[in-house]
This record gives sequence, C-alpha cells and structure tokens, in this order.
Amino acid sequence: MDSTSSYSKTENGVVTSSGFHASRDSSEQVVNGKRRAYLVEWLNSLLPTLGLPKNASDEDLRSCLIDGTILCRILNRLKPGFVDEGGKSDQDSVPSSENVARFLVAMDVLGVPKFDMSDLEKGSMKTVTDCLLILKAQFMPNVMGDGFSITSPTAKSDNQSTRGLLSPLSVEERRKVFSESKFQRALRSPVMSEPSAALMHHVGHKFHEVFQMKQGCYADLPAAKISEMMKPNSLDNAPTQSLLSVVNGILDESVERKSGEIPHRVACLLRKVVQEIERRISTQAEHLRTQNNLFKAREEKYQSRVKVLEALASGTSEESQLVMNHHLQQIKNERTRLEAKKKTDDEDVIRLLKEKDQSNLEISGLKQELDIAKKTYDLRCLQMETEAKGARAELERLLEESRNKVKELEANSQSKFQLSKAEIEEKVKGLEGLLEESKNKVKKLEANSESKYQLSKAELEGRVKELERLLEESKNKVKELEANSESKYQLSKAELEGRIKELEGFLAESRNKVNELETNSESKYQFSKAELEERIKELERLLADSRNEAKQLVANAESKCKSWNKKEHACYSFMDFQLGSLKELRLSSESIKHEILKAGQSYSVEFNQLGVKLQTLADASENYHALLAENRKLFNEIQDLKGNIRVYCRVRPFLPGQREKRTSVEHVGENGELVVADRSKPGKEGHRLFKFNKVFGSDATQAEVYSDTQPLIRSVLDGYNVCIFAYGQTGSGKTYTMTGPNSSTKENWGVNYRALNDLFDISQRRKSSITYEIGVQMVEIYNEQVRDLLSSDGSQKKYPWQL
Ligand SMILES: Nc1ncnc2c1ncn2[C@@H]1O[C@H](COP(=O)(O)OP(=O)(O)OP(=O)(O)O)[C@@H](O)[C@H]1O
Repeated sequence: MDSTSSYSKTENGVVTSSGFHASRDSSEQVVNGKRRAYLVEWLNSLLPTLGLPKNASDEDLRSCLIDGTILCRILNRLKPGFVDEGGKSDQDSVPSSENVARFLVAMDVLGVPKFDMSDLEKGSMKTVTDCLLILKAQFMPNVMGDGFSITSPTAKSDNQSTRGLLSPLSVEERRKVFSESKFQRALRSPVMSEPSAALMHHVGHKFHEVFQMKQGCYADLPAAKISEMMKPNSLDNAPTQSLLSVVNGILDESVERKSGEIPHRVACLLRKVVQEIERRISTQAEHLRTQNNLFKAREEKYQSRVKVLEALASGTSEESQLVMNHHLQQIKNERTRLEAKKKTDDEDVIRLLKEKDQSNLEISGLKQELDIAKKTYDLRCLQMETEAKGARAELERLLEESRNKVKELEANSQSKFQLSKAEIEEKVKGLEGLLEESKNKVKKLEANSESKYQLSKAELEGRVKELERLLEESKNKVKELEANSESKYQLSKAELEGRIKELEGFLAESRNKVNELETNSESKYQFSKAELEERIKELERLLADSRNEAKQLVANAESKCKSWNKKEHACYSFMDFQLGSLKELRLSSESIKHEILKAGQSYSVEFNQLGVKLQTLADASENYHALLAENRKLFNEIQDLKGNIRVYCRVRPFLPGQREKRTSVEHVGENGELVVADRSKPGKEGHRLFKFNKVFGSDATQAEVYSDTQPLIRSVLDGYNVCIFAYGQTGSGKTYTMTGPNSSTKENWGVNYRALNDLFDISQRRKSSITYEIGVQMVEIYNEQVRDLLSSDGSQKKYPWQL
C-alpha cells in the first residue's frame, strides 16, 4: 500500500484511513513494530501452539494469518463457538477467503473495524494488526501493559486516532502524528460517548454503504452515491468517528492535491457531515445542559437538606422543631439506653466498690489478725522463754537448794545419827553393863536370899521337924500316958486331962513359936525379895528408860531421816514435776512453734491469695476507673444533651386560707407544657401556653422536684460548673423549693439540702481516688447590694469583699 496516500477505501467499503503523511513514516514504523510485537505476544499467549517469534515481521504474521483459520480460532477462543472453523485452505495456494470472510463478517457483527482481504494478502498488515488489537481490547479491556491502551472505537478517548487506536507514542508524538480538526477537539468532551458496539456495527455498516468510495477519488464519487448521502437522515446513524474520518480524509486529499478546491458536491457533502457533527454536538450540548440542570436540581436538593440541617442546628423554625422533636426522641431513646447502661455501670461500680470495701475489710481484718497473732506469738514466745528461763533458774535453784539441804541434812543426820548411835550404843552398853551388873547382883542377891531362905527354911523345917518330933513324942507320951492313963486312968482321969491340957498348951506354944519363926523368916525373906525386886525393877526401869531413850533417839533420827527422805523425795518429785512441766512446756512451745509455723504458712498462702485478689482488685479498680471515666463522660454528655440551660416550673398548691380560689393553671403537660387561663379574657385569648423543660404540678414532692436536678450534682464533682436558682414572685415557693419548710424533715428537704447531702455523699464515696474541697458562700443581693451572709464580723461585709 502506498504510504503517501492519505485516504484509502477498500473493495468492501472499509475506511482504513491510513492517510498519514510521508514525513510520519519513520515514527509510524516504530509504532507499527511495537503494535505487532504486542499482538504477537498476545497471540502466543492466547494460542500457545502458534509459536510465532517475538520479533515476527509483517510477512511472518501474514503467512500465519493468511488462511483465516488462526483468525477464526482467535475469535472462538475469545467467544467460544462464535464462528465455524471448518473450511481449511491449502497453505500454498491463495488464502482461504472463506475463513477470512467468516472472520470479517464476525468483525461486522462485533462492530470492530475490519481490514481488507487484500491487506492480508499483500498489503500493509497495519490494518490487520489494528483490527486484532481492537478485537483484543474489546474482549480484554484494560489488560494492556507497556503503555498500550487500546480501546474500541466505542470508548471515549480524545487522544485516539479515528480508528479507535491509541498507540504507545507520547502525547507529543501523537499530537504530531494526528491532525485534529475542531470537531475532533469538540469530540474530546467526556460526554461525547459513542453508541454501543451493536449500534456501532449497524451504523458502520450503513456508513460503509454510504461511502463506497475508491481511494483518492472522492472527486469521482458517483453522483448517485453523493446524492444518496445527501439525502436527509442518510448520515444519522453514521458514527461520529467515521464522519470525522471522512472529513479528515477529504481535507487531507485536498491538501495532497494542493489545489485547495473541493468539488461542490463534495463540499456539500462535507457541509452536511459538518452539520451532522454540529447537530450531534448540539445534541450533546443539550444533553450536557440537561445533565447540568439535573446536577443543579440535585445541588438545590442537597442545599435544601443542608438548610434543613442548619435549621435543625439553629433550632429556630417550625420545621427544625419537628426535626428536633424527632431527634429529641432519638436522643431520649439513646438517653434511656445510656441511662440503663449507666445504671448497670453504676450497679457494677457499686458492686465492685462493695467488693473492694469487703476485700479491704477482709485484708485489714486479716492484717489485724496477723498482727495480733504475731504479737501474741512474740509475747507468748517471750513469756514462755522468760517462764522457761525462770522455771529453769527456779528449778536449778531449788535443785541446788535441795541438794544442799540434802547434803546438809545428810551431813547433819549422819553426824547426829552417828553421834546418837555411838551415844546410844555407849549408853546401851553402859546399860547392858548395868543390867549385867544388876543381874549379877540379882543373882547374887537371889543366891544370897535363897541360901538365907533355904537356911531359915531348914531351920524352920528343923524346928518344924523338932516340933513334929516333939509333937510325936508328946503324942507318943500321950499314947503312953493314955495307955498308962488307962491304967492309971482308971487311977485318975482328972490328972490325965490336966496333963493333956498342959501338953496342948505346950503344943500351942510351940506352934506359936513355929509361926513366929515362920513369920520372921518369911518377913526377912520377903524383905530381901522386895528389895531385890525393887532394885531389879529400878534397874529394869532404868534399862527401859535407856532403851526408850535410845528408841526415841533412834525414832527421832529415823523420823528426821524419814522427813529428810520425804523432803528429798518431795524435792525429787518437785524436780520431776518441774522437769515434767518443763517437758510439757517444751512440747507446748514446740506445738506452738509448729502452730505458728503453720499459721505463718497459711498466712503466707493467704497473703499470696490476697496478693492475687489484690491484683485482680487492682485490675478491677483500673477497669473501674476507666469505666468510671467513660461513665462520667457519658453522663455529662447526657447532661449536655438534656440542655445546658433547663427551666423547670413548679406550681405551688393553695395555702390553707386560699382554698376557695380557683386555679388559673388549666393544664400541666407531661412534656413541659403549661396552659394558664386568664378568665377575664374570652376564648383563645384567655389561654396561654408556656413551654418548660418540665412542669411540676402542685402535688409534686420535694424529692420529685430534686430528681431532675440531682444528676447535675454529680457533674459538679466531675468538674462542671452548675448553677441552680429559683425565680418567682414573692410567696410563690422559692424558699420552700430550695430550702424546704421551716420544720423540715428529711422528706421535706429542699434542693439545697439535698444537693449538699449528695455532694458530701458522692465526695465521700470517691474519697479513695479524689479529694474534694467543698466551700460554701451565702450572699444576699438586696437593693443592688451584695452582702456576705456568712461573714463572722458583725458588720456584714459588702461586695467587693476586702480580704
Ligand atoms: N410546694 C409547696 N407545698 C406546700 N406549701 C408551699 C409550697 N410552696 C410554697 N409553700 C408555702 O407557701 C408559702 C410561701 O412560700 P415561700 O416562702 O417559699 O415563698 P418565696 O417565694 O420564698 O417567698 P419570698 O420571695 O417572699 O421569700 C410558705 O408558707 C410555704 O410553706
């Protein structure tokens, strides 16, 4: 194809518009080379079996595509089953026009600018490359790399060539390469969007029909064709790009010819084309205007919304009131939710505080117990040690003492005992000697007395015998006499009797003598016997005495010994007892030590547990503080949301003397509405509506009135400034509300007392974390003079205070 030709028309009427000037050849070649390389890369990736070299030439590409099979395959790969790949052609012979024709028809259907069959056979491969790249762009938009941005002719791009391609050239190059008409510039507007691909195809088809022109011969356009084109609405469906291409082509042709003359019909056609383009521009402008209007309408809508929002913010108009109400409702809901959350938080906090207090108490109790236990343990230890020492010393002392005593006693008793023993033995010996002596004496005496006695006895017996003999003799003489007397008796009885009497006298005399002798010997005997017995008795008494004495001494010594033994025994038993008690003490001290060790261990365990508990408590308190901070923030946000300035109205009940009067309060609304009736005015005029944050009816209690103010007291302690004051005519109940009645019970306390009570209460509860200083000032403003009511000096200081 001739590179100098500026405008070409193929057999099938495709406007290839390759009419670039010869001076642009070198840059175009570079562009073409890059495009081809890009196309080859794409074809290789799409059909890996193709195996085209990266730097394939136009001829390589031609030989690959010439039979049309690859083209059909490419198409089917992009859109499966789109064309029939059937008719294979003979590679060596002419290209399979059937396959190529199928591909070209498909291009028509897809609205992609196609190439001419002759281009594929022997002409420039540029149109073929462009066609394929557009096809790629249509099926794979935005997948182009390396600075390529190929879009279909339907895409809106002001830098595109009229063939819908954007080369990898720089903007400057493109500026040089493309000559842009004013229409093209007009077409740069982003709103100049082209019809869809299908429509494009339809229009392009028509346009091709319209422009059945041969290259470089628009002057020779058949009159019939131009007339047909000149018909009204014949250009209606032609794409703008195509129209611009036509205009460019004509202009280039005229430049080529250097004649500057454009045949009249062509000029007419050109005008028509221009008119058509202008019409389209005006349509687009109209479209733009409508869009502009649309945007304006939207802007107005948004502005009205902004105004509504502003109105809401200022809260002046009725509308804002409505919106405000809506928002207030939302805020109320949010508030109730937050309050519920706050409640649970408060409960949690209270629970945590309680737990903390309890654990603090437990800890302090345990600490106290531990201290006490330690002290008692120390005391007991000390006591025991001192006791043990004392006991030991006492024992040792007692032991020593008892030992000494025992020794002393032993020494004493032994000396005494030995002394007394010797004495006793001596005495006993002496006594025994005496006894022996006395025995001897007694024996002697006995011997003496017996001999004497036996002597006197023999004497007596001799005498008795003599007497008996004499008696016998006398008896014999009596008998003789009797015998004589018998004889003589007969002589003289009286004589005999005289004689008997004489004999009997003699017998009595001799008997008396015997008795006398007997008594004499007996008395003598009895005398010596008694003496002897007496002496023996004395001796025996002495012996018994000495024996008794010795016995007594022995008994004494024994008793002393026994008592010392007893004492020793007592000492030993005492020592044993002391040792036993010492052992017991030791054992008890051991057990106490053991117990104390145990207690220490248990205390350490408890301490550890307490440490863990303390840790958890510390964590909990940290969380609690964080919660508290959040809670405070939320709480104060709620207070803010409720409004910085709140006005409450309280209706005082009638005083006892005012019962008969009628109230002018007509209605007390839940949402802060108060309707007051003026009975002197008729109808609506007599009713006035007031709005407050809240209205408290005449039966409202002090607690109810305070309940709405109460949260602010907490805010005070969170560092917010709060002012509560009462306003009203005299006797309306300001003092009653703020202070309470004179004889005030806790139930009747006014806002001041309740606020102070809460203030101290909360500060007390937070004392572990925050120390508050609370001050009170009381002033009176009267006749525009401020007086310090709490001033201690009687003068009642007046403002400004002098410090
Ligand atoms: N809510 C109420 N319930 C019962 N009695 C009330 C109530 N409010 C006020 N009173 C009574 O009304 C009388 C006047 O009230 P109070 O003294 O509080 O009014 P005030 O506005 O402080 O008057 P002033 O401005 O003259 O000091 C008192 O006897 C008070 O006990």
